[in-house]
Amino acid sequence: MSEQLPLELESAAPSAALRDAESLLALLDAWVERGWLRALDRALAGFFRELDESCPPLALLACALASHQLGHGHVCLDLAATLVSPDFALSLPPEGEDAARASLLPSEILAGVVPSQWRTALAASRLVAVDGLGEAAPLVLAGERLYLRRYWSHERAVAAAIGARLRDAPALPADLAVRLARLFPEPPVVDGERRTDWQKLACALAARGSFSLITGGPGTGKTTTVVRLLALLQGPALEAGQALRIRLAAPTGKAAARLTESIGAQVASLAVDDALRKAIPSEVTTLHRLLGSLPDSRHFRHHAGNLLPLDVLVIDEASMIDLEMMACLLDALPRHARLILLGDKDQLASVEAGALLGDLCRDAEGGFYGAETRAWLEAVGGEPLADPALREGDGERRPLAQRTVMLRHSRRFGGGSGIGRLARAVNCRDAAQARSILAESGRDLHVLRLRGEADRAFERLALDGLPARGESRPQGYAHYLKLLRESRPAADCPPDHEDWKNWAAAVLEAFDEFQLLCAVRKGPWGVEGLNPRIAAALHRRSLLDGDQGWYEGRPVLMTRNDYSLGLMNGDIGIALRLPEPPEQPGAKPQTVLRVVFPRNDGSGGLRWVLPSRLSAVETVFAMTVHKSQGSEFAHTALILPDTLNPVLTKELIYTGITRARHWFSLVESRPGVFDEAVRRQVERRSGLVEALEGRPSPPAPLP
Ligand SMILES: Nc1ncnc2c1ncn2[C@@H]1O[C@H](COP(=O)(O)OP(=O)(O)OP(=O)(O)O)[C@@H](O)[C@H]1O
Repeated sequence: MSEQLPLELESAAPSAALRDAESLLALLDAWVERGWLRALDRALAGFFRELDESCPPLALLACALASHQLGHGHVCLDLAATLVSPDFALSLPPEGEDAARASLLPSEILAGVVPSQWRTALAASRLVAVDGLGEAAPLVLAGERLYLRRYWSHERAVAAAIGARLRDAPALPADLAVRLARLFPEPPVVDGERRTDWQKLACALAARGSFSLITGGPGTGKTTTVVRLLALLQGPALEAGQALRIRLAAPTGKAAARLTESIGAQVASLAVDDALRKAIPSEVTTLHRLLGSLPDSRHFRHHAGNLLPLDVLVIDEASMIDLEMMACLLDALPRHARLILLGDKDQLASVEAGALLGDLCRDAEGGFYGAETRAWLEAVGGEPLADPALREGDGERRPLAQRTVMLRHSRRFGGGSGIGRLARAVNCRDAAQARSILAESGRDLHVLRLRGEADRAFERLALDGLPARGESRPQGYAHYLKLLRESRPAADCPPDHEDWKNWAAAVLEAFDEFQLLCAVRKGPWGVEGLNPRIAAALHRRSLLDGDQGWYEGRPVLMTRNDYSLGLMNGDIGIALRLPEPPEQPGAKPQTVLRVVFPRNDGSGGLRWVLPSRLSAVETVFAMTVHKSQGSEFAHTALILPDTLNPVLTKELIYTGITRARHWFSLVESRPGVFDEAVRRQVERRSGLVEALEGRPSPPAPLP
């Protein structure tokens, strides 16, 4: 990697901050003060200095940066990638700060440092285990990746558990091809052309092993596939009198609720006999509930010593699973159980460290099936694999690819859908194509270019949505607030009357008609600036009684799990004024503000919570794209900031666009930011695939 750095940099004098440990710690203090590093990252370097007084400054810096990277979702610090482009790799300066005016940038501090020098400095400290040797060392250097030991151990454990499952070959029914043909009677036809039935092949591959991956964009039929897969697995088990214990899970409550609904509908319409239909569950739980969260602990009730009682586990929205959660899950999974991960590999990864699905699906696009896999798929599928996207693979070298299927045809966003075409162009980083699709501004796309911060067109979009298109209308926030007022039950309606529940459920449903998504938190175009702005605009329009503190109609997002209230991080509730039973008979009825949340357990029920009991909530007129994962809204507006910053990547834009069910609006505060963001790709650094398949990670991404 040192060849990539210009020679004059290699011989440059080291930055003054790297001269000794004191100077380095002073630099870290300065970074903490500016909000560039967390106090935790600095404290770790200070602690390591105490443990090893001779620890070289470059090693202390690496330690603080490895911790900093965890906060940005990377399980390790990749030395080589960091040296190629330090500020981009470390996402510094953070959003909202102008890089041009910043000083003491990582690129300045690390100028002249080469990977071999950094590795040597790390290897010189007894706090670093090189390639895992040295059990007690708190840091592990594996090739050019530096880990805090816990994350290295998680990565190893996940690779070992998946690796073992990839070698499994469970018994298959002799008539597998017939059963598959029964479940998939019609081959897909797109634009009059017959296509490979990837849903059928996904079922076949998933049945063939005890670990499988099914990836695909929105509406490509993942849920449909999994329901038929469960029928394929459960059918022979029932016939043998040994029904499988099947569990379905998703990372968030909202995703679990959405899936419970769509799986329920799919199971109901499945063309199988009643006994089999009844043996396929449709309730989707959250991963935390499945594993049994323990309050105030990162541990779970289920683990290697208390395994999950199940035979098949399906996890949807798997792009949101982080490394630690996956390690816990695999630890608690009985060895015989099948694990099927479903999700969209192109979406943003979890906020926590690790990008499991993206890492594991690295080969999904090209297929890379070995000759044996291909021949088997053709035999059970009953037709040759003719998809031009497929590339030749070697089953021995790419075992993961032999268990991965990518669903390629979106039934929701067909060829004519602007949202679908825009999402595909963004996914390919084709900014020019994306721009021309937006310019066509079809029925489902809209672009709003703002003229400065005060442009009222923004409020009009956020409050009123867009003019009606055909029979329906892309709404804004005025819609749910009008419904709140207009369909409120009469004041004398008894507090325990069903009408209150129905009204609250309708308000929650109407709120889902529109969501404003932001790329960033800070600044005028981030959630922190836009939430008060929208609340004030709604207040001015008399749609809200207030815009400070708690007021009726305030939508809030849970920012932490609260097990005592049964609410999970990401749940959305709305404050409503409700009647209270009078304290004494005949007394005047009182009203009280309560926050109503959907139960998110598939029951359609509601939870009512007093605002005073909610300690970790924020207003959610504007929501970050990260938080929106697993949710969909009829009309979604994505607003981009006026300066480029490290979070603006094609993954973020793609995730924002694909939250829209029917209409997508792009709000641009400055031209060009969208196009630049589409060209940039985030790649999380990890050694998972290398640990699994002995293949090196792809080259470091360039900004
Ligand atoms: N093989 C099929 N034949 C007919 N219709 C199908 C088939 N597969 C999927 N569909 C329909 O296409 C739509 C999208 O399918 P599905 O919900 O399974 O996709 P998904 O990938 O799970 O979507 P999401 O992105 O919302 O999770 C549904 O209306 C479903 O009924």
